Amino acid sequence: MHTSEPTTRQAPQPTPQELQQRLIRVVGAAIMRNDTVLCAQRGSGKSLAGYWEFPGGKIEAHETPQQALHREIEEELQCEIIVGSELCTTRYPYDFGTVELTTFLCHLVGGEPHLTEHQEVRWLSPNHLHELDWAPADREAVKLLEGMPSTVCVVSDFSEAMQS
Ligand SMILES: Nc1nc2c([nH]c(=O)n2[C@H]2C[C@H](O)[C@@H](COP(=O)(O)OP(=O)(O)OP(=O)(O)O)O2)c(=O)[nH]1
Repeated sequence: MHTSEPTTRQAPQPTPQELQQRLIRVVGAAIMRNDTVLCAQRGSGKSLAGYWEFPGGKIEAHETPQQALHREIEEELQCEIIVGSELCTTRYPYDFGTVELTTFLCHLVGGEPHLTEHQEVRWLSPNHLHELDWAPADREAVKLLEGMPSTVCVVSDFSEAMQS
């Protein structure tokens, strides 16, 4: 008599190329205070550990980028921000997926940043940002901030926020 073994079927694993094509939508907050920008270093155990980034995270399906940013900053840094104008949107193909990062100019309006996930935070003036090792997806935003007088960041951010 022929008996057949039960077979377990596993979903095919994505190829490295398919993985890289997966689009991950992320928002980052360039939080300004007194002509300085908040820079955050990713903690160990996370993807891109040790790189510097603008705090934020993945946009969930029901959220606007601004809502995602408010939620992420409350969760990660336990403080409140005003989200101002968009600085830029860039795409970078990491091996785990392509991150589409939209960075917004923001202001701190409530509380002090508390470290919950990050290893370290620093407030740096825009002309010192290049001294840190930024995640590749952030380098365009860093370049734009460096080329922008900090007073311009503050003014454009606030005028947008007041209109919304
Ligand atoms: N939050 C943030 N993420 C960034 C920036 N630049 C950049 O490449 N990323 C990457 C890192 C992550 O792979 C992804 C953001 O996801 P996330 O911040 O929610 O990551 P996560 O805590 O869930 O950690 P993980 O699961 O990716 O390890 O985008 C940035 O400026 N801010």
